[in-house]
Amino acid sequence: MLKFIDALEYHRSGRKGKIEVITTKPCATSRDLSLAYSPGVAQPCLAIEKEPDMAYEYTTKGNLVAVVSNGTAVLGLGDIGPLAAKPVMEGKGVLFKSFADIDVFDIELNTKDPDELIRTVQLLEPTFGGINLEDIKGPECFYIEEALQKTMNIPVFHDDQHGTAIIVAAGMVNALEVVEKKIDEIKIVFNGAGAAGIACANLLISMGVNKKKLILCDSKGVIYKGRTVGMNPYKERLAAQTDARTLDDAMKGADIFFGVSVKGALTADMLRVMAKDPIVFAMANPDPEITPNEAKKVRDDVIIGTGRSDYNNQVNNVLCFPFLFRGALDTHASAINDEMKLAAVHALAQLAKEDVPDSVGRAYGNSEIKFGREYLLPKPFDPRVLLRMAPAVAQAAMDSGVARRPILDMEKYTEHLEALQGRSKEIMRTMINKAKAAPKRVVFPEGEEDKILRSVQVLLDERIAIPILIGEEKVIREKANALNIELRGTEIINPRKSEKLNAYSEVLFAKRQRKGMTRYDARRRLQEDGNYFGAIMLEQGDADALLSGINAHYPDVTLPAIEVVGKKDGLSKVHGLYMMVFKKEVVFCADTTVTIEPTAEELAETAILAAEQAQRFDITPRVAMLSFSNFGSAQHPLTQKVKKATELVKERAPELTVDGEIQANVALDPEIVKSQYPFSNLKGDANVFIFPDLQSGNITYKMLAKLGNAVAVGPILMGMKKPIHVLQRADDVSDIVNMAAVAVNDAQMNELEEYPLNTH
Ligand SMILES: NC(=O)C1=CN([C@@H]2O[C@H](COP(=O)(O)OP(=O)(O)OC[C@H]3O[C@@H](n4cnc5c(N)ncnc54)[C@H](OP(=O)(O)O)[C@@H]3O)[C@@H](O)[C@H]2O)C=CC1
Ligand SMILES: CC(=O)C(=O)O
Ligand SMILES: [Mg+2]
Repeated sequence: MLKFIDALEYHRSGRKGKIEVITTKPCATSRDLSLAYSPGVAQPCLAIEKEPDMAYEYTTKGNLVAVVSNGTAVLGLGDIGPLAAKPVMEGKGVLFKSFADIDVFDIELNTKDPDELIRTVQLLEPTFGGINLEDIKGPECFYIEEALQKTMNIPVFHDDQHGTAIIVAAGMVNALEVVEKKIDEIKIVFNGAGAAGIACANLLISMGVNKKKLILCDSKGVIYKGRTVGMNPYKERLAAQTDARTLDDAMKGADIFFGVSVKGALTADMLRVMAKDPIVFAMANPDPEITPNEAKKVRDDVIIGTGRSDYNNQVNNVLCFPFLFRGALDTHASAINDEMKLAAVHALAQLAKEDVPDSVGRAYGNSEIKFGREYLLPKPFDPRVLLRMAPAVAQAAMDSGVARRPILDMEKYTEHLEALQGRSKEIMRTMINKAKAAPKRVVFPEGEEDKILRSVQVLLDERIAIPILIGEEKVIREKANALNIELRGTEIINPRKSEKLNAYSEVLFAKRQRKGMTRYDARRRLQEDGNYFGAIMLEQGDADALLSGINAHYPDVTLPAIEVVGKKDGLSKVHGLYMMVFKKEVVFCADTTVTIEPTAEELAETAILAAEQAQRFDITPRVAMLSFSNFGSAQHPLTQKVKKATELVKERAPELTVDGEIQANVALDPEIVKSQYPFSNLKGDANVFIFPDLQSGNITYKMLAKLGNAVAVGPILMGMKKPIHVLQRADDVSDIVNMAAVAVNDAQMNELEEYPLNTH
């Protein structure tokens, strides 16, 4: 459980607060200075004066949102004032940035006068691409938002109203599906009729909830027709024709309770009188109207969500505003309208029903996450939320006529969003797009494994590869059914029943008869070991690539591969490579998995193959032959071996940028190279690192992954006659999909080598 002291320490430690401003252009030289500021800055100023839309080109406006609050309804803490609200507003900035790469200035305004607030926000229009109103209490918030929307030419969105409503609607749609109830038949009770309550009720009615079956309560009890105390026009419009006067009365037979009020407002007795399979979204922050533990003690059929991230079913507007604004900003939308809100609702509701990436499960303590009572909405850390909601919102903005800059290619836009999430997504997208251009047959000897089946679903959906599964057909089909995976026309091969078993046995026997294998052995090996069967399929041209190892040791895969398929002609060995993807850059490390003590010849071979591999990822290789010496500074047989290897690479691949022997820090430091080794053709910008032996290679890539937070893609086996890659036991679905894309690319290259383009 979170400790209060931790929260204070988190905010106080290091640079105070949670936000800083960083510059996006260099300011290191006097030239930079004259570009960033006077005289250069005058040029964009004049361009914008002439054409105001140019502000989106030359300034941060298009990616900058104001989070504006006067502190009158801060979470469920109430009217704590604008200064005390600042941590929440900075927090919203953190979420905008982390989830959607949107920059935020938090603006806390010291006024309770709605007109003063309106005027102030209006004056901010030149600075921002959008306005996110936050924690401004009802009913003033309605008047403020309406006035701003009418008068401003950028989107104005009150998060507590519409962000909350979007999440509530998506969660409710899915919860109703789970309990098999109909939207127009359910009885709903809201506790809280302020910003969140009123907006949620209005959205749900627009989606089909029967207004007559909806009761709102506030601090004075039920909002009924004819009530005069504590009313306002927004409550009046939703006042119920009912005899119920208290929340207790209202709760009788209710199917759903939505809490947007205060801590502890829902009691055990109230929950007891709800209908079967009651749905409770207790959203008051930081403490809900009732906790999941309290609720489940009373009703074991309850479906419960809260605003907090430390329980299942977080129903919180964090799942909306960053992603919704992304779509609005990217289309330069003049407003956020109902069509965009509904698009967000449907995108979220749909996503919750899809298979959840393993990385999301890991971010939530390795829990298995599956659509149902405990998982009604996607998790905010799910990278797919951005990829689904922003394009859906952007499309709705375009369709409804508020987009001022249409997105012409939605697929490219989604790729751009992926790139925002980090270099690994971007680089793997390159590989995946190449694979999709000409998908190849990838055989999976471990066809009965859940992770393989889940990966197959992605490969089929994205048309990256044509999978072939080896295993018992019945088992595979049952597992696929249980996982809700459509195998479509995927070929399933049970080696024991394969009509090719005899022919394949003969091939294997012919290959291994002088290595102690009998005809009987060959047949049995193929029947029992999918890795042999898959390797023969590859060798015989019945598959184009093989991926295996999720439930095997490394040699279980590599041995059949080497015995049956073998290495490429002219090579001394096969070699292992990892691509290490950092937030901003990518490097390749080899040999990380195969040869323990390579010779100079073998090192040279590794370097040339690794450089080729980098090129396949559209990266120009700059190869560093690593050692503990720089260009002869330490004379030792080990450094001399690397020197010799470097000479061999230069001889065999003269076009390649390569140098050594060199120390790792020098290979990465332009200043040292410039001042001390100006003769080197590496300029401190190496991106392919060839390690002198397996110990150093293997240790380094693992440390980079752990300490440097790099995503490791691999091991990519280089030098096989046909593409075979070894999966790791810890690989998740995205790793397997990535490796399949790599394998398809290899297969495409092999095809080109076999059938070179006729250049005559
Ligand atoms: N999980 C999420 O994503 C979100 C959660 N919330 C939560 O919802 C709550 C309300 O926020 P917001 O709508 O912005 O605030 P407002 O100040 O606009 O509205 C508060 C509402 O709660 C009512 N209320 C206060 N005390 C009680 C009580 N004891 N019993 C019943 N009703 C009561 C008020 O009644 P009256 O009208 O009589 O004053 C008012 O209608 C907060 O706890 C906030 O944290 C809000 C937005 C998003
Ligand atoms: C989540 C949120 O915005 C609130 O509780 O006010
Ligand atoms: Mg809020």
